Amino acid sequence: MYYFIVNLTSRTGKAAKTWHQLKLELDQREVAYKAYVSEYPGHATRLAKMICNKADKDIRLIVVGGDGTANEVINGMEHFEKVTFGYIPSGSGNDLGRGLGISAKDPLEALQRILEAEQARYMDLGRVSWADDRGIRQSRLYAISAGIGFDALVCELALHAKLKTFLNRIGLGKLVYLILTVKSMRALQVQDAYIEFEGGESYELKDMVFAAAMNQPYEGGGVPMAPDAKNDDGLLSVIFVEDIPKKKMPRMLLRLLLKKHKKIQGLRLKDTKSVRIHSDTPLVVHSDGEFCGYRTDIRFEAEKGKLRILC
Ligand SMILES: Nc1ncnc2c1ncn2[C@@H]1O[C@H](COP(=O)(O)OP(=O)(O)OP(=O)(O)O)[C@@H](O)[C@H]1O
Repeated sequence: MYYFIVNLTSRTGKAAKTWHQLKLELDQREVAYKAYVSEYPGHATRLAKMICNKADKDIRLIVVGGDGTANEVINGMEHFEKVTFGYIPSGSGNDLGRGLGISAKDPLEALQRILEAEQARYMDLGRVSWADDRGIRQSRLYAISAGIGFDALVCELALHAKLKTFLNRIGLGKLVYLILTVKSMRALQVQDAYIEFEGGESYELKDMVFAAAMNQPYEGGGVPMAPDAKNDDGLLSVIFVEDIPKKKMPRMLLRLLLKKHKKIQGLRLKDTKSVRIHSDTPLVVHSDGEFCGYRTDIRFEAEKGKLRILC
């Protein structure tokens, strides 16, 4: 049975039109399915949990929404061995679709690929974890990326930005992250930090701008942060940037966009199974663009082949 979790508010409500198209196609093909609509932030997590706990032995859980909705669903999933995940991108940034090679422009094609897939493949997920105020370990899974510092700050701003509504209306929603990045550069706060990779390799970072542990090449609406990242190698591609004067930030962004990472002084990329980051003052953390609070100590790790996916 196919179970759909739909966020009609994604891409400032444009996902409603996408879902209407998909429903017509599902009915025309006489596909047996049930659909659940996310009614508030966090609801998709509860829906996913409820669906995964059904007695059904072959659950096909399909998300119609943006990266944030996919993240909510993945974090509600249980019994991963009997659930196969599918994704129809209809959000603003669509970095998960980009990483999986699924175009947001043609939801019917994405649906066809899901319905006609001969077999599922296994995709890695990342996990970001931290200790809460009571010292209890908390974590969130992610499909695309998680990060600390400047990239997380931009995600936090995007969650509440009126600009996103406007850009989505004119079909340019993915630019919201880029525009907010440029707008926030002047207010950039850097922080000394310590980063330690599995195996013991470590660096003292002076004025860290951000660090992100990528499971897919793109975040922020198509910025190729880790162009060589693979989502099935059991590794995260960690990008970390330190000691860049504010006036050189626009050039850094341009070089990132052009995939000229080696020309950015202060940028390093390293593949790893896990990495730990410490900063003396709390910095904002995100998981697939969703806010995870302000933290001083976080850990990112790859969970190899955790998600069975149709695409
Ligand atoms: N019924 C709802 N009303 C308002 N917000 C909702 C509802 N259901 C889910 N949400 C929230 O909507 C947020 C954004 O959704 P989503 O990620 O699907 O779209 P997007 O922001 O347009 O795309 P992207 O994340 O790719 O930039 C999620 O953080 C989720 O918590």
